[in-house]
Amino acid sequence: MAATNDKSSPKRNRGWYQDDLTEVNEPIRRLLESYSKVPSSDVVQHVNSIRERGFAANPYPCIGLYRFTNLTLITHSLYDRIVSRLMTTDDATYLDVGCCFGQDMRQLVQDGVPSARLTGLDVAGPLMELGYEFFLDRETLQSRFVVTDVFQGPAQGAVWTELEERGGADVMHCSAFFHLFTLERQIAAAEQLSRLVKKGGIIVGRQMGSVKPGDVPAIQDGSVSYRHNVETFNAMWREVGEATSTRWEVEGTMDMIGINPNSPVEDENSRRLLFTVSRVE
Ligand SMILES: C[S@@+](CC[C@H](N)C(=O)[O-])C[C@H]1O[C@@H](n2cnc3c(N)ncnc32)[C@H](O)[C@@H]1O
Repeated sequence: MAATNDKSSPKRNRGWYQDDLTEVNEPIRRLLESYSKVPSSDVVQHVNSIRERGFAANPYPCIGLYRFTNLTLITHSLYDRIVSRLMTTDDATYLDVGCCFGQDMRQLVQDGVPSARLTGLDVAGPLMELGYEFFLDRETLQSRFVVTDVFQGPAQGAVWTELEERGGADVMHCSAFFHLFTLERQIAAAEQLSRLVKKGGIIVGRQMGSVKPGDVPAIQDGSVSYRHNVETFNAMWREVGEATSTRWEVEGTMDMIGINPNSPVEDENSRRLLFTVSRVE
């Protein structure tokens, strides 16, 4: 799907480019004001400008519909424990898969986590680059960003194998990622990602779930992606465990927070799936 800068072009989007925001709410407003020092009066314009440039680089619904402004890692029930683990364990590491602008990483830094312990991973380098302009921290942030395709895994050489060092990450964040793909591709991605989490580590995140798990139309014409409920997500990780000689425990909840059944990417079955996948073997 080609993005164009002509706002009136029907090709620009398929319904997931909403009008410019006129308000930016907490907690991203607070993060932009306190971490990035964006003046309060400039926040709306700043967010609209980053959305514009991000959508031109990569026209995902999460960008066009401003979903990136909803910080959700901080709403996870383990958030405080994650912050504490990353702050107090010297060699603790965090890997954000499909990090986009790296917004959740900046929240962790704002909450006291040393930025050098955080790594962002995304196949789209321009989005991670734009993250520096979003958060105005190119000179100060010590986090690493790696341009990597999860599906290619170790075939990409050092850029991937370095992520496996020390047995993988303590905490992996994986939000709005698996739901982009078919179930078969989700399993393939999870098998690759399972190499990047250490024993005792966790994967946390949120994604679009459904009370009727199954395929829904995806953003590429004619393609589908799979939406889970907690049971199917658990079954997926059982299969991943068997294929990779690892073992995972899944906890999850589904709710309606942030769900708009009338939006172009949701329907009456859609739910927000919040999960924790713990590596126990
Ligand atoms: C829907 S966005 C979610 C961004 C962010 N995690 C959030 O919750 O707002 C999905 C992200 O996954 C990235 N992505 C898609 N396919 C990927 C792949 N094969 N390997 C790595 N990243 C990928 C996209 O570039 C995009 O930034």
